[in-house]
Amino acid sequence: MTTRSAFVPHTSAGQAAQRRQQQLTKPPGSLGRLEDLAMWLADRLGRATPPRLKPAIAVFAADHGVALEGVSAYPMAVTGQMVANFVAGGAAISVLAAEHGASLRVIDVGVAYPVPVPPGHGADLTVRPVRAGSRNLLREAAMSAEECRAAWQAGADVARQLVESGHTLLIGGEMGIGNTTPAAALLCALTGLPPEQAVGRGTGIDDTRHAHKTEVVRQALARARAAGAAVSCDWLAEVGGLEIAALAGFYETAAQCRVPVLLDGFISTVAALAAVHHHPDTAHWLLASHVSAESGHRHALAAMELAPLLDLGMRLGEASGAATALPLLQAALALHRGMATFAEAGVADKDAR
Ligand SMILES: O=C(O)c1ccc[n+]([C@@H]2O[C@H](COP(=O)([O-])O)[C@@H](O)[C@H]2O)c1
Ligand SMILES: Cc1cc2nc[nH]c2cc1C
Repeated sequence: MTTRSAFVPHTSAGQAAQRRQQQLTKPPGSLGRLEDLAMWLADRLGRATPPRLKPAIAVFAADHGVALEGVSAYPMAVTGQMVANFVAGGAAISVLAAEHGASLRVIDVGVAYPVPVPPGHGADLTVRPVRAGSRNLLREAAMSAEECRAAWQAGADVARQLVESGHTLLIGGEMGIGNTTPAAALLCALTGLPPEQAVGRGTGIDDTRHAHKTEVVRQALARARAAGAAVSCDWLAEVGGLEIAALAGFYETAAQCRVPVLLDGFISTVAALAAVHHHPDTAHWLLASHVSAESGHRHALAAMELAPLLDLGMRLGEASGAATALPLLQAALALHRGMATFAEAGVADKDAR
């Protein structure tokens, strides 16, 4: 099967990158999506042959009142415990960030049971809680409009700081027991998808819990609709979560700073969809790393016409899918930068006689 390029240049750097790809010593299209990736990155970075990416990962953590409805396989206390694990270096994202040369920052925007972290540990922890977990979205708005704005701003500030410190690719991740429930509800609200298609198994719930979770999402949507939710920001406050709002602000600001973003899994992608609803140009800066095993993820990606690079059955979150795909981006750029052209290598091009 041949891979047809879907790349459309928006800048002169993108056009130059497209010309260079045609001159490299390979049959056109033979590096498949790696070619499109290199051209896309060159276009967004404004450089015909961009240098190695300087990636930053920011993982936003918060708890969810709705976790008390029995929608997750794990207790709420795990959110704070995992934040400590991120910082101590023992989590999947700690390992992947170190392995692939990405900086790692963890931001507590609303962990209900924080675990003290001894100073001098690995990853950088910022404690900026808006409140100790969102409210139970089944019964009331998860956040007030003011709390939602504060969480959004926390994410926006982190993105700006990471851009100002010279990072050229931003990756957002999340940690929050119960957060596939608000993500599913928000996806339904923003796309009209029925709850049965948006609700998945999260951390690994059984059939009974899955049916209950679907009903929780259905009732939460009805409650928020009756409360007058209309535009995307209303829905985010009604059925979203603190780390989801922070991620939306993070993505919107990355785009405003003209820095590309590599998306992670289901919850992160729904947060990106909220950012796109708020500011449609954000979509122009997003790349999809993988499609998660969480069933709603492919619908969230489709809503933004994003095609994932990987399909590995991952469903961990915490930016792990994006960190796994990161070497593909570095490989695409290394090939684009380092390969010889037909003229340089003295190799006969197609149709040369
Ligand atoms: O990224 C994903 O696609 C993904 C899919 C399922 C679960 N998760 C992670 O698992 C937690 C949410 O799952 P749950 O069952 O507690 O709603 C949260 O910490 C997420 O990072 C993440
Ligand atoms: C252990 C654990 C690690 C996680 N990382 C992201 N979400 C998670 C959920 C659980 C339960």
